[in-house]
Order: sequence, then C-alpha cells, then structure tokens
Amino acid sequence: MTLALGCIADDYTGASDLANTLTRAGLRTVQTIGVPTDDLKLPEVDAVVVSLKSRSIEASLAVSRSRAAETWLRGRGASHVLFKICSTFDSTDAGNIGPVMDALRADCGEAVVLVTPAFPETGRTVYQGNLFVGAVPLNESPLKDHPLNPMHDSNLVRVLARQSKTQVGLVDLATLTRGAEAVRSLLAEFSGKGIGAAIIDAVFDRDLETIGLVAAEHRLSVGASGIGLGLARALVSTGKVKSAAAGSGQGAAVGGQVACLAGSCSQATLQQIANAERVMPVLHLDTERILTGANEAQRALDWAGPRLAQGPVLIASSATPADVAALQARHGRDAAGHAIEQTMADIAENLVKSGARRLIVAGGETSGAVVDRLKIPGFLVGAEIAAGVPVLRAVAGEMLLALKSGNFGGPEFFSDAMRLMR
Ligand SMILES: Nc1ncnc2c1ncn2[C@@H]1O[C@H](COP(=O)(O)OP(=O)(O)O)[C@@H](O)[C@H]1O
Ligand SMILES: O=C(O)[C@H](O)C(=O)COP(=O)(O)O
Repeated sequence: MTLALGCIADDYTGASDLANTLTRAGLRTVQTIGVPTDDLKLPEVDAVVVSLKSRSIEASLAVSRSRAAETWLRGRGASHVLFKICSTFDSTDAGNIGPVMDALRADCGEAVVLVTPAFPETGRTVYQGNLFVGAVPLNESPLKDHPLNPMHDSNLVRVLARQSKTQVGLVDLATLTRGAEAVRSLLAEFSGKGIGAAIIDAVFDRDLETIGLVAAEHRLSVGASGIGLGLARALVSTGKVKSAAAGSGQGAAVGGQVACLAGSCSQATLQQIANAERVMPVLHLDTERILTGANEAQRALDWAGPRLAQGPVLIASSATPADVAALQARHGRDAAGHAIEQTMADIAENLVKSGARRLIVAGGETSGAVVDRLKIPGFLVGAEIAAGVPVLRAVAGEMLLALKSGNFGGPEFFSDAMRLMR
C-alpha cells in the first residue's frame, strides 16, 4: 500500500466526516479505528484516516498517540499528513491542537504548517483569522457551551498561539485570493522570521482549491474537512491520484434492528432529538442516576427491548447547556462526560448482543466510546446522509453505523439516516 494522503483525526465523527469528504472528492479512502494491527486486511486505497479519541484527553497522551499514527502512515508512503481537527477548533488552552501540531511538525521538519478549520459547505469560514459558525463568531455560537471544550475566543491566531510553542502567523483572505504564488511567498517570509504555523483564511469553496494546492507541497497540515477537500482536489488535479467513483462502502443490506444513541448536547442534536420524538420512541436518560451509581444502562435496555422489535428507538443523554452545567457542577466536567460515554457504550454493546446491526450515534466522544466498546477496527465509506456524515460499513462484522458530528445533519437527521441504512 502506498498512500497519497495520511490523516490523523482527533475524534471519530471528525474522522468519518473527513473520510466522507475525501471519498466524494475521488480518493479511495478507509477509516481505521486507531493504528491498524498488521492482520487487519485493508483494501487498496489512496487515503487512510486514522481515528483517535484524542481531542479531550491529556495533551501528552494525544501527542504520543498521534505520533504513532503518523509513523504508521508515513511508513505506508504518505508524503503528506493532515491532522484533522474540529471545524469549530474544539480545544482548550492546554491543547490538544497546539501540542500535537508542534510534535508532528518537529517529526517531519515542516517549515510552516498551514492551519484552517474552514469548511464552507457546513458554514465554517475564517476571515482575518476569526472563525465564524454560520453568521456568528465562534465565541457567540453554541460552541461557547460545549460540555468539554467551550470556545470563548474566535481569533484562531490567539487560540493556537496559547496552545503551541510555535509562532503563529496569518495568511489573510486578500493574500489567498491573489493565488497560490502569493501564499507561497508569504509562507517563505514567515519561515524566514521563524514563524512555523499559519492560520489561513477561507470563506468560499474555491478558496480551498488554492489552500489545497499549496498544502499538498508541504509535509503536514492541520484543519477540518475543508483543507481535506482542497488536498484531495489538488492530488486529483495534479494527477497524483486517479479520481475513483465512491462506492467501497455500498453493499448488501445488513438488516437487523436500528438504534439511535445521542450523547451530543449541541443545539443541532437537541433539535434533531425533538423532531425524532414524532416518529420513534425516545428515552431520555437520567444522568444524575448515572453519576450516582444507578444502573441507568439496564433501565434503558429494559425499555428498548420490547420496542426494538417494533422499530427504531432513540436513547439520549443530551441536555440543555443549563442542565449540563448543573450536572458538571455537582460531579465535575470530566467525570460526568466519561460516565455518560461509558453508559452509552454499555447500552450499545448490549443492543448489538440483542440483535441491533444498525447504529446511529450523535457526538464525537460518544461515538468513540461506542465504537471502541464494539471493537470495530475500521469502516468503509457509504452513501452521504448529510454534509460531513456518511453511512459507514464496518470492515469486520455485518454492521452499518452513522457517526454524526454534534453540529451536523439536518432537522430530520435520524430519519434521513435510517432511510439510507438498510
Ligand atoms: N446531560 C449531560 N450532561 C453533561 N454531559 C453530558 C450530557 N450528555 C452527554 N454529555 C457528555 O458531553 C460530551 C459530548 O461530547 P460529544 O459526544 O463529542 O458531542 P459533540 O459531538 O456535540 O461534541 C460527552 O463527554 C458526553 O458524555
Ligand atoms: O466539525 C467537524 O469538523 C467534525 O465533524 C468534527 O470534528 C465533529 O466533532 P464533534 O465532537 O462530533 O462535534
């Protein structure tokens, strides 16, 4: 296997989002869970997206796991590695975007790392280094209330500089619109000044083409699916990759019961759950019971059993920012997050034991806990349900999953997903 592109994603929904983007841009892509073991049979692909659950763990662990993934990818020919982060730059001043970028940059000797979370297709744009989510700056968006990585500063040059040992510059939109040569010149200037990373503006889809052309000449970049799209387009347009029709994840129906699990507390997911209540039974978990040791997973399984025989169900821990904050005040942010993720994993494991073969999971950390517990080693990419959310076919075992980024998907996402997951 000689890879054209290696990717390291800091959460599983983000990995799935990127694998979808690369596939639709013509790259044969597989998403692995962690660094693949040697006995995992992978198809011939142009790109591998290694999923890590490293966005909200201790920075040194995130660094070591990312470096192991980088070694595996470079060992299979990847001349460029994309460190895939959230399109809303989910991180804290402790990391992990900065520390991981610094380590990967040192490993490959990259002069200047291009960094952008822009993904215009999903309303993520960057202007003068400031990240916008739709029409509002990041720090005024629902991401200010994220349970684990609340974002309070929209200026990514400042945000990254607080996390990184690398000096951070800005490639502004005016430079970008002058084309690849103007970007190259500015990056050369940065390198001469010891600036080792640059946030690059992007507002329109076409901006990604310029970014991809320049990024593909480097060994490392950091960003969301937008820069991934730019890289994929550059690899195809320069002839390094022959564009392939999407399709590896399409295939025979798997059948079996369908279950939806929501751990995301994003505004989009809360709305999607509310809409799902009109079409399927929904159980709202009692998170206080989870944190005080009651077996809420068993209660959920007792509730779901008879209903699954009739059709899909949705089990959610999701709550409003006020309720999330209250639970965290009583039990601690990390303790609450971990306990609820593990309860979701308990539920998923037993639903699969009882016959579920199609799982729709909302939330990146939640997806990580569920997929790790199910010991799924990787996924092939199927049909796109919504921007950034594909149907995933497990490479081992007859299962279909959808791992929905918290903020992605339309109002009827759960119904939309079930229509495509047969
Ligand atoms: N009711 C709740 N109160 C507090 N934390 C919660 C609640 N429900 C879920 N969580 C936690 O919030 C975090 C959601 O993160 P994640 O699954 O990545 O969603 P998103 O994709 O929206 O970021 C997880 O750690 C999850 O366990
Ligand atoms: O928004 C993105 O770029 C990705 O889809 C992602 O990283 C989502 O993370 P989340 O935790 O599921 O919101």
